[in-house]
Amino acid sequence: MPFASVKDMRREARRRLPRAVFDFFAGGADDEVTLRDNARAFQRWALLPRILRPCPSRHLGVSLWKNDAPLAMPIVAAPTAFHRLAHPEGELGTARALAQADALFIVSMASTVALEDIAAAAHGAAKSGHARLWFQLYVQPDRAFTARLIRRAEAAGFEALVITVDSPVFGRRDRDWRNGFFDLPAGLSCETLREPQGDGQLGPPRPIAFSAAFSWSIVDEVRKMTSLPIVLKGILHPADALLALEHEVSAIYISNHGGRQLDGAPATLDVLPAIARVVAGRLPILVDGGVRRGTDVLKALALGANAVGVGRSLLWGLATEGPDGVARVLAMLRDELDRALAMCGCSSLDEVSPALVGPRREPLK
Ligand SMILES: Cc1cc2nc3c(=O)[nH]c(=O)nc-3n(C[C@H](O)[C@H](O)[C@H](O)COP(=O)(O)O)c2cc1C
Ligand SMILES: O=C(O)C(=O)c1ccccc1
Repeated sequence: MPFASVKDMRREARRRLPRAVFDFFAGGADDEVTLRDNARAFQRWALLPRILRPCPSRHLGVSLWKNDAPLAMPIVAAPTAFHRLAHPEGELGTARALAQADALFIVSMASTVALEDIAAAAHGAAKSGHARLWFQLYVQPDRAFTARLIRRAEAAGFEALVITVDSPVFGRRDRDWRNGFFDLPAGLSCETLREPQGDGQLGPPRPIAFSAAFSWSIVDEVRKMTSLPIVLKGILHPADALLALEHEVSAIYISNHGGRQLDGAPATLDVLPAIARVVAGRLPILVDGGVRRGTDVLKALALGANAVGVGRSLLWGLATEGPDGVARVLAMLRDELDRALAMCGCSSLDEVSPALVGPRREPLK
């Protein structure tokens, strides 16, 4: 069956995956209002194309930081846990597909393959021999453990740390409760969280602790542990974007965790304009949540994002066709973005501005 869109891939993933696994990937917190709102928010904006502007080829590259090698496209893999639930190759398959497309992979701390093995697969698959990798971290109350994880990520060639700050407690997902899905099945584990013991053998994975005791001081603490750029993931309030600036992070990552944490939190696209206004170009802005089409990416860029994260859409590709499916979803989104740029008369992302979007009126019923 040919796949025309991410929606088609999702349908196929649903058919293939065990119910509890599909629900774990697809689901959100509580009533899933935020989950649905993320995707719907894109439909409340219209694209306002400009005509007769020559753009025979479109350049999708984007530079987040001065002196940093540009990303090949503004579409990046948001960190998601447990890829081996989707496909036996797990994060190794994801890493290869993303590296071949020269796309950034933000690797979740809750990966089912160890970060060193993911990095080796990614660097091996990258045409340049150097894949683009960031490491997502839940800061752990055990700071020595946190520091060891950061050391390992640095040693493996990860280029930034993404600290997820929207999870002082873990969200409650009704689907997982109904399905009794609270942990990985036997045979799978969070491989990055295993450490060598006295006998040199790897110990069991350490459980991830979520802490509601953290304050902004964890950002300063982590900065003392590493010279890697720090990205704060899970910002929704403009006041927090300003605090992030004060704490000298390197980028702001707007996210409501794909609607999996606080149900009732706003759609990320809806908070993007206000955050872009206060940040005023001083920091790059990433945003994720509900991206299913290249036109969604274009709308987010027009409203002030520098890059857009994609979580579930890539998981549907992985579940359906393994690494080829990840490559397929990425190519779909990239082609859709390219086509939308052409139809809007933009030859590069520099030409994308708020003038390209306006509110869409709902049809009269
Ligand atoms: C199955 C799943 C697992 C996730 N695991 C993590 C994680 O380990 N760390 C993290 O910061 N965010 C995690 N997220 C949130 C994503 O990074 C991202 O914010 C969200 O998926 C974006 O929404 P989208 O799926 O609609 O693209 C997870 C999301 C999903 C769907
Ligand atoms: O499910 C999630 O959203 C998530 O962030 C997570 C984190 C750690 C382990 C499993 C899932």
